[in-house]
Amino acid sequence: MRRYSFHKGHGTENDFIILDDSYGLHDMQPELISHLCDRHAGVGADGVLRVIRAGQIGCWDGDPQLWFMDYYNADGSIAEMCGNGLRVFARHLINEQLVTSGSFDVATRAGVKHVEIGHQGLISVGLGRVTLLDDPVRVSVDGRTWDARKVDVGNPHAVAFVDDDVLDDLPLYTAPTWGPASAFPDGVNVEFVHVDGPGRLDMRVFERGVGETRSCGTGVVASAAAYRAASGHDGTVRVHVPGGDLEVTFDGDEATLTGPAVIIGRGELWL
Ligand SMILES: N[C@@H](CCC[C@H](N)C(=O)O)C(=O)O
Repeated sequence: MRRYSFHKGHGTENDFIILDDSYGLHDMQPELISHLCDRHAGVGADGVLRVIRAGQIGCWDGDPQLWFMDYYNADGSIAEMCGNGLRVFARHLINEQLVTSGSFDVATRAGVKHVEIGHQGLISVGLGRVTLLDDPVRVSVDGRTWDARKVDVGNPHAVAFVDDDVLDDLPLYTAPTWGPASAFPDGVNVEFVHVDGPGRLDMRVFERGVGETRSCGTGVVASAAAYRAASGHDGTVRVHVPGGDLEVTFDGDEATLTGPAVIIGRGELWL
């Protein structure tokens, strides 16, 4: 029998299992990840964050001493970036005294990201450049179709603006489809957004590799960027999601995401 020590945390209720593995001893097979994330037979989570030194990651050619956020979706697939996961990862590094200040860099598959610990338990993460693409994309749920904006936040997003009553009623227990299929050959995270007022959005999301989640940090950033481009709004964008509230600020095309990150406990899993 193998024992896995883990911590569990969440950022606006987007929840993660955290595995400490400085020396890269865990074999991160999709079966292990999906078992850990199973809400009935495992611990349950939207994803797994492995804490490993960047130097242990084969393709990493930057500073080997940085902590690397090795992120996996609940189905075992790998994603380039996770905005809520990065804040939870940062909170874990602080709690476990794996960093010595409240301002530090984390290595990710989408490059090095900067973290700043703020007031009242909030954490800001610089997610870098957000790219809005012009290719026409449509997303469909339950026989209804909307135009969507294609956005790259390191990982792929399609953002559709919908009416208030539509947002509440969308049956996101079924996966949205998109067209053309070639727009997202590796799958996509789909955000449905209602504009509540200037700089205020309400969002639901269906995440690639997971399903509907209560929040998605990169999805919030993608939605804020699409809203900014469509409206000309120039200032902080506040986004309400089922799991809480997040803020996005921009410096040119570079986005910073700010929100809470909580570690709820730790445990041991036997396999
Ligand atoms: N929940 C995350 C996004 C996680 C990755 C995503 N499901 C993908 O496959 O790209 C976030 O907070 O950004």
